[in-house]
Amino acid sequence: MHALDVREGALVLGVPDRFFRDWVDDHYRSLLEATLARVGNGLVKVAYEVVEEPSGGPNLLPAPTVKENSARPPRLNARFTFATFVVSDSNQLPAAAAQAVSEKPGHNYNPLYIYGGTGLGKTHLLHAVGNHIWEKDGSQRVVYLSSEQFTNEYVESVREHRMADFRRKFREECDVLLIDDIQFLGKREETQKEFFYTFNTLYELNKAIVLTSDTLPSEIPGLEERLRSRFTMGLITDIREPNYETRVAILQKKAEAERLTLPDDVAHFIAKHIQRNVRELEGALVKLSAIHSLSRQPLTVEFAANVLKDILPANRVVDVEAIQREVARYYKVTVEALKEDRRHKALAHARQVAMYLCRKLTKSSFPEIASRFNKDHSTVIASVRKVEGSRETDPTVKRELDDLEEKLGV
Ligand SMILES: Nc1ncnc2c1ncn2[C@@H]1O[C@H](COP(=O)(O)OP(=O)(O)OP(=O)(O)O)[C@@H](O)[C@H]1O
Repeated sequence: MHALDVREGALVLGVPDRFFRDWVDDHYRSLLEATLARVGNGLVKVAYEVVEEPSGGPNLLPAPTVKENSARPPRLNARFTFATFVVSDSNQLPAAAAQAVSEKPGHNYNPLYIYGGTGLGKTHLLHAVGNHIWEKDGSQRVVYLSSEQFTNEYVESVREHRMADFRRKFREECDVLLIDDIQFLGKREETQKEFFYTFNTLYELNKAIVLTSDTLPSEIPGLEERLRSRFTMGLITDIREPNYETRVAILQKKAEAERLTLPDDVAHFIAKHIQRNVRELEGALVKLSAIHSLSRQPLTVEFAANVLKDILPANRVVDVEAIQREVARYYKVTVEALKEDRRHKALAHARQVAMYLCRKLTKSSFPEIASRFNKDHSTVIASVRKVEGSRETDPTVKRELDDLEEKLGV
């Protein structure tokens, strides 16, 4: 649904057809109105208007090719498909591998193990595999769940003496097993045992297994050796932070799906300021889109800066502390070490860079900076000059400074 208009005190929602309208009205009217009462600036009612889907336009409803009698497997989100996933250098390999698995489940890369930081698209790819397989062949039994849900189901089955059902579900009635956040299995000894047998059974039957995690199998604390080695039998691939162009592309794709006309300069503005996490990028867009359609203010960079001021990292003030924190993280040293008197070469370089950035990006004077690094002000002046010079002549230093400034959002 999309917010279309405000008429006679009601928020008008665009819906694709009458059936959809009735269903939403039956199930969600009270939730919608309660929410409006909280955030709707005086609006309390909802109204609906049926709007035609433009042909070939984005379709956020379950794919129409799906046979009516075969329901989408539980927990699979229809929005997370390969079509809505933006592929770039940072995720090209996991995306290609996931696609290969969904073309020939159980034969290509079994198991496929995708790991990486938070909000970078691991869950999205996992759902995309499940959706693709099921849309192609509704008879494929796709089981998707997180390792915590697997643990809970296991514990419940033991408690209720239903282990036979549990084993049937995961070993006999499963063609594709998709497990999110497998790292949580590390802490569960009993569940690991059960998972080990599940894994072996499915593997021997050539059933596809795809796992996601925040880290490599070798770095999951408490994971049994035999599982660790099994996780490495197929393909292990990581998903990294998206670069600038990818962030812009993701924003444009999401905006298109929301039928939001997102001006290029606004997309660039958001991509410049939100760098680490696609989930945050999406959150920013949703917020912008909601306030834009409710307030009807034009979508400009100023509007975006204002609406997003609380969540844009750039608007966290760039002060000496923020610079010390970011520089320490970048060079993998501690903030304390930056302020100490140690002359270790790598540390000295990090310290000089931090002083340079403090001088360039804050209003602090040389003596003020000196006191924050426990140095005298002539040392700060010399450091700043040195880094200024290296920025001109040494491409490595230039790249480091560019990276750091980007991370600080300037
Ligand atoms: N390359 C991409 N293209 C389109 N959307 C993406 C992409 N990467 C991530 N997203 C979106 O970002 C959001 C977060 O992604 P997802 O939930 O898959 O992250 P995750 O890696 O599983 O994170 P976590 O480890 O925190 O669970 C989702 O809405 C997803 O659709």
